[in-house]
Amino acid sequence: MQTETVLSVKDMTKHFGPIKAVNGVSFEVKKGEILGLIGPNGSGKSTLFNCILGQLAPSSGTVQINGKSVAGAQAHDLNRLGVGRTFQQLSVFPQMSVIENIIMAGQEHHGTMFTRLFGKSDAGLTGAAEDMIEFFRLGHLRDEMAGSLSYGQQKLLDAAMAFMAGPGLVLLDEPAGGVNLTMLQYLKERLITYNREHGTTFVVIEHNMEFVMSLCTRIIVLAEGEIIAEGAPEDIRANQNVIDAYLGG
Ligand SMILES: Nc1ncnc2c1ncn2[C@@H]1O[C@H](COP(=O)(O)OP(=O)(O)OP(=O)(O)O)[C@@H](O)[C@H]1O
Repeated sequence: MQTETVLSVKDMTKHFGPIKAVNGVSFEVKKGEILGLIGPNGSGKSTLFNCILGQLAPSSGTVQINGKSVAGAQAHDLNRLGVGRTFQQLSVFPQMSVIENIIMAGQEHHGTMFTRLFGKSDAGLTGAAEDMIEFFRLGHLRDEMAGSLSYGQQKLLDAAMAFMAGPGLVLLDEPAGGVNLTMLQYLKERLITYNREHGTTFVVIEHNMEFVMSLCTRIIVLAEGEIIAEGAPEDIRANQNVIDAYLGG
């Protein structure tokens, strides 16, 4: 039986004037994979993410999610298709409690004008939010203001919020950035558990090599907007092109 393709990117190109930020990138991600997207600074990772997620219009190329073209789709359209994302910069609301942040994220994903006007004020999401809090073991912080949490705890909250879409696909932009070692282990363990329990597909941009190598099932390496290597973490570690790209970067 063939494994379903969740994300398919074909010939993606994004030029900023003379800068070829992404230059003819094609790849597929199968259901349940944890794909790492790595590369030196300025290699095009964020630009590629933003083209996939409809935050930047590509110069050319196509993106399909679950076999459907998402050309011209905006972030909220992708949410409705079950695509979640986290940002390099945290996107929690500091003046709202942990549970309120998670409910709010769920409303963004599931809410319609009708349910917002006439449905329950929590859109029936409190139960799911409690489950998500439990999963990320944030229960003791449930009613704390998000702004009072440690940076690592806010990163966990950010992930919990992205998962409220019940997404089939989550794009994580530097989830390990600025997170201490203990919290990092914990975050990785939770992501792997979520992946195994729900079959969720992840695409992860990450600079922390240890984290990405132990989290991902496959890695794609970008340099100067092009894919220079693709394979299992142990092969990527030993790949001379990759070593050269990092040393030269
Ligand atoms: N809005 C923009 N206008 C002009 N050039 C841009 C723009 N965004 C990105 N670039 C350029 O495109 C190239 C790729 O940048 P991008 O941010 O995608 O790389 P990255 O791999 O995500 O880098 P980092 O790891 O530092 O986040 C760089 O040369 C960058 O300067």
